[in-house]
Amino acid sequence: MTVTSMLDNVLRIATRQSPLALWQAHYVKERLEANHPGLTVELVPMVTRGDVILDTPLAKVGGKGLFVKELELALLENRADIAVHSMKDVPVDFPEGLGLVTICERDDPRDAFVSNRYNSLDELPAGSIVGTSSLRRQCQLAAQRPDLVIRSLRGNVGTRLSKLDNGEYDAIILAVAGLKRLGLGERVRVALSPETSLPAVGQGAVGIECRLDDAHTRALLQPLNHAETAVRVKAERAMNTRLEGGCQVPIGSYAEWVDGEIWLRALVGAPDGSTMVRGERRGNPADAEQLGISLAEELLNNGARAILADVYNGEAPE
Ligand SMILES: NCc1[nH]cc(CCC(=O)O)c1CC(=O)O
Repeated sequence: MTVTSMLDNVLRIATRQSPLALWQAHYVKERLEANHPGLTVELVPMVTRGDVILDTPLAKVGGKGLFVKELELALLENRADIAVHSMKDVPVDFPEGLGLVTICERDDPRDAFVSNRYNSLDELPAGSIVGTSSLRRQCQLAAQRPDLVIRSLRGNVGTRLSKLDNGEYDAIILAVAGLKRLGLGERVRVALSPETSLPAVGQGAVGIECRLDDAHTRALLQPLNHAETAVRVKAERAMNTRLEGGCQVPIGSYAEWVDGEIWLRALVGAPDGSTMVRGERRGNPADAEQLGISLAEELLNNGARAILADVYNGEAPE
């Protein structure tokens, strides 16, 4: 076998080293190897800036793509062929030459209520301490339960659970999908409905990024793409992109596929839950992107522009 043909049979995945990132990379590796007998998939573990700055609330750290930049550099420098991401963490823009080419079938998109003492949000007594560092979760919680005390909670899923178990919080909110992937599904006391906690853009879906001119890799990835998930996430991301929403703003954007239609719901709120704008659209899946854009424009006109202006100090989108 020549060197070239050997290299053709190896595909390298750039991945973060958190247990969740490694699970997702292994999942993609297994699916690729199952679809392509003879292909060997290797993991290329790396550290991102987001992994280093773990005690600052994410919204304060700023900078989009904290968890993906180093992975993208590895793709551009041909040290890896693909990067596997939680779609929730993937920024709107890609570096020249890279793109998201595959979105795998979505797992449970909901947020999870996790507690050792209480079975639901409703059971939490006034003054209970709830941990989350997501402004989206904070905003929705505070709007429904202004009597709760919401405290920042960072770190990977295991760290967050141990802070709950230490008694630092009465309850915490995490993604159901992350817990399930780590074999911790039994920690979910209740999965919160989209009415209670509208999920984040792309939550529960795994996406794959690669060099756009790498036709060989793109062909290998093709069978992993899940068309329905891809359309749902496209609508959610179009909404978010039109809002120019970074992680400093509480934004929820969630699309379902109902009776052959896309049903997209979205919200923009103030971090303290004092104001919230909601909207929804139903339409043809072929128009997913347009649905997202027009819903974003409706939200902007209904008060989201003012909320965003507050957060960004006047630099809100038109
Ligand atoms: N922000 C971290 C992150 N990115 C993706 C997931 C969960 C898995 C997913 O949504 O695909 C999590 C953990 C969490 O929010 O609890």
